Parts: sequence; structure tokens; C-alpha cells
Amino acid sequence: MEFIKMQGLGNDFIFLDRFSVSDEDGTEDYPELARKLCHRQFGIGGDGLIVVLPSKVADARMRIFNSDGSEPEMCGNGIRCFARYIYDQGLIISDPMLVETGAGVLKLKLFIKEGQVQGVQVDMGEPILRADLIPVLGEGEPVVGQSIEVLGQKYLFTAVSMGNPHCVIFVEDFSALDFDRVGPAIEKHSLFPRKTNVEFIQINSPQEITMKVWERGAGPTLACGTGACASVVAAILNNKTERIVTVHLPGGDLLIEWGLDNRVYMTGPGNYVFKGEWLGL
Ligand SMILES: N[C@@H](CCC[C@H](N)C(=O)O)C(=O)O
Repeated sequence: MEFIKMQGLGNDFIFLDRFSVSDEDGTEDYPELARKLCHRQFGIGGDGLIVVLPSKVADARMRIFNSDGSEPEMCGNGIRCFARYIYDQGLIISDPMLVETGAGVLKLKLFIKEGQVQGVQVDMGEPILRADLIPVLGEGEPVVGQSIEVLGQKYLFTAVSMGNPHCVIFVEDFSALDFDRVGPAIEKHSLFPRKTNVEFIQINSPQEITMKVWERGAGPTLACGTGACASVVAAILNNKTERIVTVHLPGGDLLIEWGLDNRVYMTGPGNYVFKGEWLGL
């Protein structure tokens, strides 16, 4: 089975190109493939599996599976890699590029220099702040500064969906945080009926934040694009930043803007790692 591996700020994905094969034939078990291929020792290794599919309403359709086999609605770092891949394959019909995702059809702008994609800006759409749609068992709307208790300690969180759910927690200092225990405990907390991604945020200035993420279905990753967008929305709702913010992640930086049109714009890279053939069938 041929594959390509790509990464967006170290958030790494195995790409299966099924553009010319119908998804409807049901012969491939993507959740099972994701678990096998993403395994860091027994597989290729990755945070997720991305399947490139044809679309009736956009240039192409992206399906993403977490390394545990679950299928989230969206992936911010993945969609930038996806855009670069379909551009390089000559599969684009429209400008801006349109990609169908579980969070709707998204518009993407490619920054191209001498035929090479240098970066991608994604219109990530409007953040979802309604508790029942995130979903979170939240008080008030938006759910800002609500208390959550895990491992005997209380944290204040803001809940935002960018198609997928995020629980954003502001911290003074990462070193005081038991990240490897608190992250998974919040991911599976009963306040989040569909589980959640968890972002811990340090505010550096009104234009800069630093983020550590525990992803739903994948654990700790070097970056999360939807998480960066949700965190900037949460920071603005908490009056901590301006509307254009650089987000420092372990794998690099993203530029996020929550526009006055209520849409969130994410700009960053998408890169190739290698291509190969998987023999572990
Ligand atoms: N890393 C991604 C998000 C992938 C999905 C997430 N783990 C979920 O289950 O919602 C990103 O860059 O947005």
C-alpha cells in the first residue's frame, strides 16, 4: 500500500490517496488502518491518517482519523498539508481552493513562489460557542471561565468548537502542570460528551501566546491547528489578547486571526516528510 507522510509543525499524518477510488465501496477499514499505520513502533508512525477523496461540492474531500481510530470533524494542520498535496497533484478546480470536511466546506488560499507552496491560509469558519453544539455540559453561553475538577484539582476553562471540541485552560507556568495526567483526564471528562482536545495556554503578550496540547484520540502532539484557533478565540473572550495572535507551539508557530467578520483565519506551513510502501498487511 503506497502512502505519503506529511507534517504541519510536527503534527504528522499518513496520507492515503483515494481520489480516484470511490469511498462508498466500503472495502477499506480506515479506523483500523489508522490504528495500525499510526503506531510508532509497529507501523509508519503518525498522529493521524488522512484520506484524500473526491467531492461533489468541493475540489476534494478530506477525512481524518486519529491514531486511536476515531474520526474527528476537522484537522487544522492536516488541511494545510492536504491543500499542498492536492495542489501538487493538480486536483484543484477553484480559486480559492475548496475542501469538504466533517466541519463543512472550507476555503483555502495558497501562497505559491516559483511553483512551490510556501504556506496556506485556511478560513476555518466561525467558532461555535453554543454549549450544546460544542458539546459541553456548560453553564452560560459562551462557556467562559467554568470550573472543572480533575485529579483533585480545579481548573477554569473556556469551551470552543472549531468543528471539533476544545477545552482551553490558561496557566501561569507549564512547569507547575502535571500535563501527562491532567490532559487525558480532561479529554475523557464527563462534562464533554464527545470527549475533547485540551489546550493549556500561557499568555506572553496581547499578540503572542504559547500552547501545549493534549489531543483527543492522539494524546500529546507538537501542534494542533484547530486548537490554536480555539485558544485564540478563548483568549479574546477572556480579554487576554488582541484579534491577531502568533501561537507558539512545540513544533513551530501559527498566525491566527479572529476577524471582525467572526471567521477565524489560520496561516502556516504544510510539508512533506517521505513517501513509501506499507508492507505490514
Ligand atoms: N491535530 C489536529 C486536530 C486533529 C483532531 C483532534 N485530535 C480531534 O479529535 O478533534 C489539528 O491540527 O487541528
